[in-house]
Amino acid sequence: MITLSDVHKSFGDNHVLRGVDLHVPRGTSTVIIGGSGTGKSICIKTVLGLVTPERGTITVDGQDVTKTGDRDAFLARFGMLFQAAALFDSLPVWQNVAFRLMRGSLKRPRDEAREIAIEKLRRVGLTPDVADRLPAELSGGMQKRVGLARAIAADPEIIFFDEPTTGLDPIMAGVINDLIREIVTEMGATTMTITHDMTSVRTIADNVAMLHGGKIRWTGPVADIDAAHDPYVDQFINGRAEGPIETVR
Ligand SMILES: Nc1ncnc2c1ncn2[C@@H]1O[C@H](COP(=O)(O)OP(=O)(O)OP(=O)(O)O)[C@@H](O)[C@H]1O
Repeated sequence: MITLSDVHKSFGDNHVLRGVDLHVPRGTSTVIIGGSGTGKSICIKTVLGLVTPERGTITVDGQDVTKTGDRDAFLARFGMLFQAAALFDSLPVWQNVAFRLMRGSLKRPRDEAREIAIEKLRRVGLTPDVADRLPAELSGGMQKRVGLARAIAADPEIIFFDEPTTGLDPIMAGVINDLIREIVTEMGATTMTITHDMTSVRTIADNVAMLHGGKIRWTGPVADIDAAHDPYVDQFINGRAEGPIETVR
């Protein structure tokens, strides 16, 4: 469904992506791992058409993302959960969740948007009384749930999760990982997740792709990762300071 072929992207002389090939089949969950600054976020931005590669092609359902025509309709197919929940401080929780249902091509009547927001909040384990609170009144874990409710509000076909557990304690991270996996399975969505958290990888992924040196170093089913016999993958999943991946101390 999502295919990156020989994607190259540089910023000045920083050649970040050097020929990325990646295929994410419909209805599956791919997790991208790799060190800081290896270009994981850039990969996702190229799919959304927010970053244009110098070389290579990216297709969604066979359609070149740089030639989508109606950008609003194209972006309406995606949901995103950002690293910091990225909620609007001045808007009550329900309007954060319903943000995209209140404008653009997904616009619904206000009452309907609110109803959907409350249903999605319930899906992520939040009660309707949260709907009229402001994000600042919620804990970090609750804010993450609100971000998740927002990502699924418009029943997107494709969802991107950018470091969904960053900043959460291990128990709350586990809850969010389980919720993501459940929701993705029940929605049948196609997803790409960026994470450094191996618990997230093992909970969320069908397939894992490791980005290193501007290319996909290893990819395969999550069940194969421990037997990958790749020193880069091995170092990453075991969190070792020693190994082929250079670390800045
Ligand atoms: N708009 C930009 N202008 C210049 N350089 C950029 C820009 N966006 C990203 N980069 C550079 O591209 C590289 C990859 O960035 P990216 O955010 O994709 O990394 P990442 O793998 O997601 O890292 P992290 O795990 O730390 O979030 C970095 O070196 C970054 O500095």
